[in-house]
Amino acid sequence: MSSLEEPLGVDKLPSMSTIDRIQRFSSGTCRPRVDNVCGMGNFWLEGRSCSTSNSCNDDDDEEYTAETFPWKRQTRNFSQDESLNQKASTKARKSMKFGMIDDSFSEYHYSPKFKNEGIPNSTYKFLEGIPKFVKIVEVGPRDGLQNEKNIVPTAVKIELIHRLASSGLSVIEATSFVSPKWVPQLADAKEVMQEVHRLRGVRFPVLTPNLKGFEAAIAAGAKEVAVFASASESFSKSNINCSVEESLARYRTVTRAAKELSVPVRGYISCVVGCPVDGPTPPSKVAYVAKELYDMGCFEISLGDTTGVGTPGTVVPMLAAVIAVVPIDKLAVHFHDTYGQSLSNILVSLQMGISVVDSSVAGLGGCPYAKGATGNVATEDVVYMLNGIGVKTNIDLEKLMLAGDFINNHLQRPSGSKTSVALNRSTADARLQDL
Ligand SMILES: CC(C)(COP(=O)([O-])OP(=O)([O-])OC[C@H]1O[C@@H](n2cnc3c(N)ncnc32)[C@H](O)[C@@H]1OP(=O)([O-])[O-])[C@@H](O)C(=O)NCCC(=O)NCCSC(=O)C[C@@](C)(O)CC(=O)[O-]
Repeated sequence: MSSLEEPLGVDKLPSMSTIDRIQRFSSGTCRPRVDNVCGMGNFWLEGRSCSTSNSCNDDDDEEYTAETFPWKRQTRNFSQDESLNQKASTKARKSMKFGMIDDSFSEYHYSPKFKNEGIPNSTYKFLEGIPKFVKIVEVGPRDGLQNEKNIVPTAVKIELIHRLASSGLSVIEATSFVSPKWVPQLADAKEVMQEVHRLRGVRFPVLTPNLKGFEAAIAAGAKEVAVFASASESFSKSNINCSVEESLARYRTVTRAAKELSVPVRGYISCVVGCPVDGPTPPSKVAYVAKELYDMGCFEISLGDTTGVGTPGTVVPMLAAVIAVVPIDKLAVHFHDTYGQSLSNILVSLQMGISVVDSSVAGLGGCPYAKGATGNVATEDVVYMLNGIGVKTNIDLEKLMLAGDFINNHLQRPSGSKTSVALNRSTADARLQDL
């Protein structure tokens, strides 16, 4: 078993004030109520009264009985005014269903939009630094599919991209212009790009590992590209067959060519907290590569936990090191969910000020050159969480789930999104009740 098959330990971390902040938030003394009053994962703020010392006062639970929650009352008390209550109930249930906050939630639910007078001030510190809008970069058609053994027909890829676009996603990574010998699944990059690049209102970046890939991408209609470096020497070698320095030299050629055509270039860094071969990645190495990519002209640097080994304990110091050299609004996070840590890693990233998150519909994905790495965090789960904390994404979760169902049906496998599984189940249950 390689060292990276275990999550990296907090004991290996430098001490930083940001880490102290996160540790205070996550010390574990605040447990959710056992009775999930809201029923849709929203109970964690409503049910607790946490003091600044981060201890939870169980006596305060009485303040928040089921009757305190207006949407719960509405669903039960049909005798008062049946049609009014039914309408309110439907609205609240729909909001709950998608994790969203509406007026009926405002009293007891954190939102940057509301005054939240019902919530003790101390509660704000958990969420107040979080951006009001998060841009989601959907990587399903590229990162999600690149590792699929059976070749997905080009028409299915194109249909998936159309469905994702119709859910409101504004950036969809469409494919890669890499060697078909290395990634056979994406050998149809040209055909995919030629079909989708004309869709309005959506950006379709594509991966380009060298000038050859860049030229092919532009010829196929790409208007935005991404280069992908690594913070680990071994991963660089196995993924793109060159050292980190050689890759940076290649990418300077690509960014120069892109600049001449005014084509924006995104930069990826893989293995930002650990590598299957090299072990834990020093944050200073990630910061170095990030600065190089930024200095050569990348407009955004996406920090990839390729094997999903990161926890907030390793993600925070890595981000702290990168933020010291690249402006925070130029950074994105890219988590794989191998250890189920993605949402907590995203949350701490948002708390640190990151406002761009990569994710993959239905949690598709895995890197062909990172053995054991599973899919990206599911876009549905990210949107559900962001809805729940009042962060805008402009994404319609219902349509997004339909796009996920579409590709899962094709791949003949259940969704990797917990949100999608839960909501599909609750919809099926509701249909049964209506019969
Ligand atoms: C970089 C190379 C090309 C080097 O591959 P190489 O074998 O060292 O390249 P080469 O220059 O020696 O060329 C070998 C052959 O590939 C061809 N070739 C050369 N370049 C291209 C190109 N652009 N498009 C199409 N063909 C190309 C070239 O023409 C030649 O063809 P031949 O003469 O043998 O017929 C190869 O290693 C490669 O394609 N690697 C891509 C690997 C990949 O896509 N990995 C997954 C993406 S990274 C990732 O998933 C991580 C990320 C971004 O998601 C973040 C995270 O999750 O952490």
